[in-house]
Amino acid sequence: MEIRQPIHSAHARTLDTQGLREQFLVEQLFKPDETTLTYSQIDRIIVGGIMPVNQALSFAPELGRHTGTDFFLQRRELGLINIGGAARVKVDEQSFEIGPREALYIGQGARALEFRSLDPAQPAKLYFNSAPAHTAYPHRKVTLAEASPETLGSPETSNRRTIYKFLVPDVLPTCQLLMGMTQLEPGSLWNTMPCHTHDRRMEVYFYFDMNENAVVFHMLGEPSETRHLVVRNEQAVISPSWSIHSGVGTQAYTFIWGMVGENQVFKDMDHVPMSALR
Ligand SMILES: O=C(O)C(=O)C[C@H](O)C(=O)CO
Ligand SMILES: [Zn+2]
Repeated sequence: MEIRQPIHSAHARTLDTQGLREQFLVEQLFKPDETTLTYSQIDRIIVGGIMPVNQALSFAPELGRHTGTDFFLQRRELGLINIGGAARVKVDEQSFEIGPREALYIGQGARALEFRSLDPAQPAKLYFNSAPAHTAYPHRKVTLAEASPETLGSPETSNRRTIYKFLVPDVLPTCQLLMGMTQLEPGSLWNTMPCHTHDRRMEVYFYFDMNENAVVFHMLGEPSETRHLVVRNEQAVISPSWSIHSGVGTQAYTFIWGMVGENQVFKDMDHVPMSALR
């Protein structure tokens, strides 16, 4: 498991391209028949990918070394969204079939986890976020139809997109984790512009649905000190509370956002006037 320390905005301002990438970019989430994990000390979110192909995967008991617990979810909750082929996920004695673009919430205390692909020719790709949790809410699958969609933006401003909110209080209870997926319409390139910060929550964006030559220029930094990262397919960006998080692609793309922190109010954002951007 890779550990990332928190970063102060004054330090981030001084970084060059490589330094910014080392702090904020998670370059490889999916490896066949492996589980990847990146532990950010910002609100202690863990970001990762599970890609079972020819074998079932689970969380190794050694992970307890990093969490200081007997098993991975002893004091954590986990949300995943499947961006690959159909998966079977066993959570203790319960079993869930998670199709493409479906989500699963796994509550605190789940011990035995098993992830497998239904068809190795179309492997599942389970992108997940995990956060510290204080109580055990029920495990639950959430379909795209249940994910309270909200369409916003316009073709004129090149930001027409639909936000699917999978793990939010209107859909199900979680301790702190919020997760959803934003899909841009063909021809739209911008997400989250006008942009915002949220001093009370951190956020991670995971970009996908991109071909190998496509990139997203992801904007980060304080509104008055913006920087960018060149992000490719299936890469994630960690966004501290003080940072904007917005992107423009060379073509349409989809991304999964996950947030943890002080509250679960999706609209609790500090909106940045366009005139304040530098
Ligand atoms: O396209 C968007 O706008 C988003 O998806 C915004 C994210 O959901 C977000 O940043 C929530 O705080
Ligand atoms: Zn945000």
